[in-house]
Amino acid sequence: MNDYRGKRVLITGGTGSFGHTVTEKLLMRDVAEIRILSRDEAKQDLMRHELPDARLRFYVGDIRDYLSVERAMRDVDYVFHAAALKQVPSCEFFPMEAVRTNVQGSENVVRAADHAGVSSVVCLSTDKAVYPVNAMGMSKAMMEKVAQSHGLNNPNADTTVSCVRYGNVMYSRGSVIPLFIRQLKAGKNLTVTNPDMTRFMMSLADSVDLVEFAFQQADQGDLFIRKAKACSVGDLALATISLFESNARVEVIGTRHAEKLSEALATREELSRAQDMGAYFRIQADNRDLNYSVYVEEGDTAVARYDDYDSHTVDRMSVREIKELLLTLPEIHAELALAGITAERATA
Ligand SMILES: O=c1ccn([C@@H]2O[C@H](COP(=O)(O)OP(=O)(O)O[C@H]3O[C@H](CO)[C@@H](O)[C@H](O)[C@H]3O)[C@@H](O)[C@H]2O)c(=O)[nH]1
Repeated sequence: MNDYRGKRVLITGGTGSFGHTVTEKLLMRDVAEIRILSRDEAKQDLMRHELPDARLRFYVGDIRDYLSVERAMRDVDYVFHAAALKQVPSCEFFPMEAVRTNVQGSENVVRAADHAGVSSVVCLSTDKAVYPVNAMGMSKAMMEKVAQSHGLNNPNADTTVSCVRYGNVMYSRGSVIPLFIRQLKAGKNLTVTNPDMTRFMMSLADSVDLVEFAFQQADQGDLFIRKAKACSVGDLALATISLFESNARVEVIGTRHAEKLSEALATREELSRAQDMGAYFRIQADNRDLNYSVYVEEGDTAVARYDDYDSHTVDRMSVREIKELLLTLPEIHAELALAGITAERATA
């Protein structure tokens, strides 16, 4: 079992919301040092003031630049690799930028970790990497392949590299829930792309738990997902309207650039070789070798018995359940308090 006591942890892209939450959590334990590697010195300065602790150190650098990764990696024990280009539209317009950061940058992280003798690297991916339709998802799918190829090519490597896939992180920056709340506060109607579109919803706390679970359980090349419930965007809008006691209506605006009607956290092929671990699935890397006659002659009959783990087919939350889930978020409580609504009234 891994432990943080006396260990050095590097978080790439560590000034984001994941980095913040995981840093706060680790500082409460006996970690020796947390390094944040990121590009934006202003965000680093903000974080330095928010979390004044001598164990927190900041490295300005870009994962695209191998030397800056190598410098931050020296004597590190564990890596959480969160640095990425994550916005769907910007990756559509600049796909090679997504390749440089999400694919080549991830290769730099894995290579530098291997070079530095890091014991475990967890790479953060997304459901948009499954059957990807946009450049962001495609580049994340390639990141997963880069992560898994480390073990395929180095079966005896000391550095364990694993991945986790997120669904939508509720209330994350630029996402739909804070947008809906802003619209409600401004007295506007809610802009819904397609009421029947579905998404897996997870809290930031769930996503940090998923990374920690992966970190504790990972064998070489594993990919972990957290079981999650899904909801339709129409119901999410209704739940938000009801929580904030608003008279706003839903205005259907149509599907945006490069988005899917539903997302899958895992394919049926992956599920056919997955281990059910209660709240999580472990999906082992496909470790078959590069022997193409076997590839052509042997198949896997188990695959036919599985369905994709898709937001259209898993348990769908009712409006009431979505409200309950929203009320587990501290940010929603803060927003309700600002709107003069008590949590008791919102739960009634
Ligand atoms: O005005 C809006 C904006 C969005 N949506 C819908 O709300 C859902 C969620 O949208 P959003 O919060 O923008 O998330 P996604 O586009 O699904 O992508 C988010 O979730 C991914 C994980 O799956 C991350 O990787 C991305 O960075 C992040 O933007 C989608 O069905 C949208 O169509 C609306 O109905 N109205």
